[in-house]
Amino acid sequence: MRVVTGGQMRELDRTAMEDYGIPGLVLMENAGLAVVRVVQQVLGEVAGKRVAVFAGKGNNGGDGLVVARHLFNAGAEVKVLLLAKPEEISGDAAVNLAIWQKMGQPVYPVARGEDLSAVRLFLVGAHAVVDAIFGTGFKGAAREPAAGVIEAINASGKPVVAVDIPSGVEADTGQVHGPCVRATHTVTFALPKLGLVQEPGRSHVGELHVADISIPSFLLEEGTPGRYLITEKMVREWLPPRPAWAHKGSCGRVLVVAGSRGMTGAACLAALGAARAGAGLVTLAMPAELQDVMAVKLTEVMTVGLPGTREGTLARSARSEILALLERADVLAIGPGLSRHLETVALVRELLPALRVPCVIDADGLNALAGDVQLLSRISVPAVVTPHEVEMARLLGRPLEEVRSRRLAVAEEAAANWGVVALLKGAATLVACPDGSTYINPTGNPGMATGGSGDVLTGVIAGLLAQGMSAPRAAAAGAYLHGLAGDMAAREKGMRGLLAGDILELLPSAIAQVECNVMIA
Ligand SMILES: NC(=O)C1=CN([C@@H]2O[C@H](COP(=O)(O)OP(=O)(O)OC[C@H]3O[C@@H](n4cnc5c(N)ncnc54)[C@H](O)[C@@H]3O)[C@@H](O)[C@H]2O)[C@@H](O)CC1
Ligand SMILES: [K+]
Repeated sequence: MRVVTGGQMRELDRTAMEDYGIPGLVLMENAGLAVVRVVQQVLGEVAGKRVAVFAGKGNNGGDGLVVARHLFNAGAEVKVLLLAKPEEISGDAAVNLAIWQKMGQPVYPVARGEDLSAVRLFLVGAHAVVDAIFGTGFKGAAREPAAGVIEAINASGKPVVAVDIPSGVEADTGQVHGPCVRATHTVTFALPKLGLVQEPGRSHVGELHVADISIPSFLLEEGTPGRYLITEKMVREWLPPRPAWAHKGSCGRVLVVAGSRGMTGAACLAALGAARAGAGLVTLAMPAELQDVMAVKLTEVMTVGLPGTREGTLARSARSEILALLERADVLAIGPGLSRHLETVALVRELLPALRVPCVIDADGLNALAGDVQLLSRISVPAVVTPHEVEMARLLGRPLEEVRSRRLAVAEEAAANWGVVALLKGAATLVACPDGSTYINPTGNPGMATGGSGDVLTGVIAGLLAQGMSAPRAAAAGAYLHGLAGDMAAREKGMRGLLAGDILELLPSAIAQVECNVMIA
């Protein structure tokens, strides 16, 4: 599903109105009605229920006045609290304010510096709150009186249905610079806004509903390459069918180059991630001294010992053997647990430009490139890099804070500059592609912030690549399935004690859920 900025949404609204003649009031009416449906879901029968509608001075407030009217007509007891003087309201919002007033209904203006005890009293008696204070026109931090009102709404503990976007979230970035409504439900119009699917905005959204407001559907699909929220349906369509005649050789062969003394687990998890994602054959290549241990740990994965350093890491001289092994592989996954040994760094740097199969580069594979990241643009095959924020900052030689606060821009620049798929891990993992498309992952939970979780992801992406998926789709589907498996694991075991091995265990169930268990083409 496409995700847009506030500016792109305004442009879509404008096109619907000017080029297709759909009146703004119709869009606003549809928006309000969509919110009413969710309020009805929350409250059940609305007749006799008390609803507090907080309306700002822009069109978001106009939507709120539509909501108020329909809830009133359905028998609810509605209080409209206006965070502006009535004469400040203009355009379609003013039309809806006038209708409300002609219906004999009062508005309660809330002015700056006003004692908010009356507002708190309304909230105590309310069954639900509608937040129509700010929408896509909001920037920065909420000023008074909105700031105090937002805090009062959050303190009320009542169900809050946010109109378009929780007030206080910036639509384009998801940044929250001051008080911000914590909604239980958000009804966004036509398409999700970027701020709703990125942190910290995402944590304020509650259950997200995307509502049709009668903008012509084909306008919503345009604009490729664009930004997309990864959905289960997308992943289902992307996963290659497994025909009845499939055999292990036809399902893709992955070579995982990983591990060093003391870091055998990372290598195992990556190899098993590839196997669990459905690769037909997985081979793990590591320093020879580790092979016996690995062979005991791994049953379904083949192991190969390579020349090692005295410190138990891969030696530079392993290059030719790895290239020979790659003659019989469809994909390379490199990096987990390799260490930052200088010889191993040299091996990675010399290997990458020689690759002839698609690759996934993670962890120490990426650390090896710090200081020489342009090496990535010399890779002539499709490549996926999977840094977390610290690794991304190291690769770019930029402050971590910058990566954190500009995740989307950083990932998109990296993909464009390096010509690889840049998957930036973290809450709402981003998959930025060299063609300018970006996929945003909705699955996953904080329990997955545990050692080895990223190694599993590397393996999953490699496993999907090996089955013939393109690099962008393998990375996006990999992030989605990995997160879904993590969500399933968290449901079983809770978040705190979740281990990477639990994600591995639930990957088959996650894939089966997405495929609706339809495995045979
Ligand atoms: N035709 C359209 O454009 C449609 C717009 N719709 C609604 O309209 C909304 C966008 O409307 P607007 O562009 O009027 O914007 P908003 O309704 O988001 O209002 C922004 C108002 O808040 C003020 N503001 C911005 N930052 C502030 C801050 N930090 N502190 C205090 N005040 C601040 C602005 O000066 C402006 O008056 C959408 O989110 C959606 O809810 C829908 O009705 C559908 C149709
Ligand atoms: K809002």
